[in-house]
Amino acid sequence: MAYETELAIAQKAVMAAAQLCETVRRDMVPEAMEKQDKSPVTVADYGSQAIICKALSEAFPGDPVVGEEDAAELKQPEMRDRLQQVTQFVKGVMGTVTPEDVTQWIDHGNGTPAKRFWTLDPIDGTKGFLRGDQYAIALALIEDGDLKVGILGCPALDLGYGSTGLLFTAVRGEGTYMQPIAGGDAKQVKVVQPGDAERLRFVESVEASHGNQSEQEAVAKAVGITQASVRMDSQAKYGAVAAGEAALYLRLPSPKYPDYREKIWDHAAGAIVVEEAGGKVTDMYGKPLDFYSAAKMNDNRGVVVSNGTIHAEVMSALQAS
Ligand SMILES: Nc1ncnc2c1ncn2[C@@H]1O[C@H](COP(=O)(O)OS(=O)(=O)O)[C@@H](OP(=O)(O)O)[C@H]1O
Ligand SMILES: [Mg+2]
Ligand SMILES: [Mg+2]
Ligand SMILES: [Mg+2]
Repeated sequence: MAYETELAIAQKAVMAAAQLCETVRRDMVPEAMEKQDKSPVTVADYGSQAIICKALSEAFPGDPVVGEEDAAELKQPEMRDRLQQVTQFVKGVMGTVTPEDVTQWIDHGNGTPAKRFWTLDPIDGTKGFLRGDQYAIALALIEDGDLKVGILGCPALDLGYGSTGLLFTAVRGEGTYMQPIAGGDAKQVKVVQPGDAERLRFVESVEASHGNQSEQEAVAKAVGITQASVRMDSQAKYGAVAAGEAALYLRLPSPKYPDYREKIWDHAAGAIVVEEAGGKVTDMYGKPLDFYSAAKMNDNRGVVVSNGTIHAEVMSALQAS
């Protein structure tokens, strides 16, 4: 098996981060702090990034990590109490740590793309996390311009498998596996097979401003999907497609933010999880997503994730609209 060590270390780190996130949701009503771009961040986003970056920096000191968060704001004197809070939660999972350790680990995620690097979203779907809905912890390894390993932890996802909290893992060429996030047997998953009318569903974001819901509905209809969309926060949507619970995930550019560019950490782990389950991931023009040039996918617009068999049809519907 390829990337055995990478997968083992990354999976353990994501599981530990998931434990921290669920502890935060259980022990307090997480408050949103506002970042400079006005988007929310919580103590759990910071704690999750600290735990995962620590593990990666120790196991693979030469690998940069391109993470969503950095500790600049947390290091401000007026944020002392917040930093103390983050440190307490990290301690709860890992034992003795100092606030300086925590900010240093978080800032390990300030790397830039290289020949080999990781990309991390410590909490994807922070708004979902705050609402008590879906969120994901998303980590992927990119090497020589391609996704090689993806770990997608979805602590609140169920999909009717009997245990809440699912972990998806994928290694290039070796399939996608799903297991309870608390630990347990992994089983291989596959995307929706042609003819499975019941699972011919589509998923999209909860936040209307992260996509174009009316256009997404029109495209889904055009390819024969008659059921209403299932709205779900975070890359848990990729998990739903990989596990064959939905055939399509549409994320078309929001008319409100025409200049928005998708970030690699919002899609990398999900993309390899879906591809290795037999699905296809491109932008709205059918171009492969560029996970290796920069943190922002400057040359891609929108994201289309499918079971593969309906992808060409979706592209035609998009062209026509
Ligand atoms: N305008 C716009 N268009 C597209 N995407 C955007 C936009 N603004 C923000 N974001 C990113 O959306 C990430 C969350 O996406 P979701 O699919 O989980 O959305 S939702 O939570 O269901 O609403 C969210 O990731 P997190 O910050 O990790 O939560 C953002 O990176
Ligand atoms: Mg965010
Ligand atoms: Mg995100
Ligand atoms: Mg995030």
